[in-house]
Amino acid sequence: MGVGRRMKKQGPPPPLDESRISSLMKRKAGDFDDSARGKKRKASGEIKVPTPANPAYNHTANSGLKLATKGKFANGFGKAQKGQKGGKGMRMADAVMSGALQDEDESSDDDAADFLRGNEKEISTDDDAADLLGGEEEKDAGLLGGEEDGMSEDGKGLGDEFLGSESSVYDSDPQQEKARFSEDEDESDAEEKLTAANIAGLSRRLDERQEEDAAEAQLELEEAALQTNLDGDRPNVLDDEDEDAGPVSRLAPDLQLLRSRITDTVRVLDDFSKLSEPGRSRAEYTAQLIKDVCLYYGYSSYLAEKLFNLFTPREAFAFFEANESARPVVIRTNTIRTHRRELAQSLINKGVTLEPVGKWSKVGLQVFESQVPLGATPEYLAGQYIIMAASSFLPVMALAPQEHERILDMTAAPGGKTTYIAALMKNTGSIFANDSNKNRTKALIGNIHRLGVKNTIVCNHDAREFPRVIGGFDRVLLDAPCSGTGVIAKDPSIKTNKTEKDFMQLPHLQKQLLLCAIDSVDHTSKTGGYIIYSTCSVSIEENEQVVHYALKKRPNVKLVETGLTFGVDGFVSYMGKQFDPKMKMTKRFYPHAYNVDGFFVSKFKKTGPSPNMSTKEGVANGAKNSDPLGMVDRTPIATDDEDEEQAFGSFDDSEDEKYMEKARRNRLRRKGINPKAVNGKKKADINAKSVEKEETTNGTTAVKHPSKVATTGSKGIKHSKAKASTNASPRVKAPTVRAR
Ligand SMILES: C[S@@+](CC[C@H](N)C(=O)[O-])C[C@H]1O[C@@H](n2cnc3c(N)ncnc32)[C@H](O)[C@@H]1O
Repeated sequence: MGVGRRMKKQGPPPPLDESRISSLMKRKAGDFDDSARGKKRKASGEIKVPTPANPAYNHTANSGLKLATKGKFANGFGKAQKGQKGGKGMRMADAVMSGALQDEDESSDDDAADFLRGNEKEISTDDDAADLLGGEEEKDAGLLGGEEDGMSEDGKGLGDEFLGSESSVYDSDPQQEKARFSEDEDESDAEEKLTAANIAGLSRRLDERQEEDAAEAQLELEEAALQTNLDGDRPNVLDDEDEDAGPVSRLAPDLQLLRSRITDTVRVLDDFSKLSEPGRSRAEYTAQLIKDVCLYYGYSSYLAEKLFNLFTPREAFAFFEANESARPVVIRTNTIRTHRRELAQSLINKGVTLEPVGKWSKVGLQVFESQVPLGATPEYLAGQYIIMAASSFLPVMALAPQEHERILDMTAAPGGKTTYIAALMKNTGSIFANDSNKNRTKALIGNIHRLGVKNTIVCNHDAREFPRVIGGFDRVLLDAPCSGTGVIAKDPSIKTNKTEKDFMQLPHLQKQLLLCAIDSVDHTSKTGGYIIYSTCSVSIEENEQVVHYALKKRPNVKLVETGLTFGVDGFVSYMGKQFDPKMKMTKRFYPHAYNVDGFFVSKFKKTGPSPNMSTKEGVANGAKNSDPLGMVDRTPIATDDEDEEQAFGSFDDSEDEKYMEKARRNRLRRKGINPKAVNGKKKADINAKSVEKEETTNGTTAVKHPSKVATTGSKGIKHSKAKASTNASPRVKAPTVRAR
């Protein structure tokens, strides 16, 4: 691809281009396990019937349906409309086989052929995508860890399955395809030779068949119109109360009907006064729609409703749809090792089709097609790039690290963002890359080495121990553990496994982490004083509500512009709850809007010192570092507005304490420590500390415990783990102090 083409594509931030990647990546979420079977199905002509118990198969049906709504082939029977063959009997298996031949026979540019080709591509995508991304071993070693953002709170990598499956299961031998298609053909037709004697008879037969096909197509169109209410009447989408009818009442839901009811309900909600049935409320339609969404896409009703409430019905539908297809494959050029132009050129030489992701990034390349696995090229092994979701660039771009600064990446593994920060700092200054999951720090270390990062120290603490571990940073990135509702396309299990409890526990952890992030920043930093809080979730509880909480608890920070050139503004109000008016400076990214993973990015500037650490260790490591002049922090700390929090209904301090305590006990058990013994010790410590406290006014006490993990960067720096970590509550208690 020439430069000219690349220049043309650049402009205002467009959504990442999926059109050319469809043959590689476009496939239904939930098909992961089914990908190889998809290929086998193709080979054998077998077709799986969708059942509610097996939603994976539903997606195959969805594919056809999705195309159907695009206009040309209502209900997926386009070929019949074209009067060629098929009719209602035209099924996926036929489509696949026919599609295979059409691919071979480039001469046809007929719409039906496009449709069929499209279907075949959808079926083949997983394998292709796996090929594109590379081998299993590296996946295990975490070397493909650029897919970091599908990281949910339990430390489970969401990117793993995205990075490949049994890529060699299907050999798409075109000869076989042709042979198989021949079996499908009418043999008598194929064998009968055209002669002067039989030409009239053959031509008559052909005419008759065309008439039959046309009649069949007409019938189908009529049926389709009935099903989709295309005539513009008020759609009858609500179940009659006493009637056990509708797509959902059957054992196996009729996906086609279900989908048309979803689109109809969206249409009604869009223009309620005109299209709703008399006497029916908006709430009834909404309830019906959410019910249908759960059934069709496989969400729990809890999550479907939560996500639905973020958008207008039409946008919600687009969001749910976008979650059914994978985002484009993107790589980030590692500018420590190479330049984007050089990297692009060498990959193009290896048969990779790529383009810059857009004007908004100078280092991203979107990969459309590749003859080689991207996780195993010499360029990859030489650390010239990392496979990384486009949205993962954004928090780092907002952080805007400067050369020679001191930066903390609080939750860093597997290191897509850490290594990007290092590249932007040109390997100068220092980065503390922390993660509480020791296993994941191995992938982090792997990436750091592969990408030639030399300014980073890896540590393994619960990030809530900062700034007691060390503080005084110019900038802090908190890419928080989250529910992953922005990356459902990567991990469809999120549709059902996130519960109300998650949306209470996670925000609690995120709030604690954010306060620690703020307290770890040096507000007097000449170049920085910034904190980035980001998640790959779209829920309000994990984003605006966390930011709102931090603003209340730390009046010494304010929201500032992220500097990102696109994204939707954060919510300033939501369901009656008012947030800080500056919340619009935070940015939301949606799969349906930009074809990137769902993401949230906010940026704070620290304007004054954080509260004094109440522990001796805190003073020694945190307050001392963040306040080089040794000043005692006098920032007034707001108290919890219980009522306000309750009104929003998701943060109950006392209830959270229970979970916190349980988590603390589990953490200790995992470390092989008996929580009861620690509790006993804790009591003794508290007594000892109260004596100590009276003795110590200016904490200079040395830290007693050695670091748990201290992988050194170029400078071989070792850091200590504060004793307080196991003994004290991880929560940074913020005492109310008065302004000076
Ligand atoms: C979204 S992922 C981070 C991805 C990473 N920033 C990247 O770009 O590669 C969240 C990470 O937080 C870590 N984590 C979860 N709870 C933590 C805690 N209390 N302290 C430190 N790290 C934590 C998880 O192990 C996980 O690696």
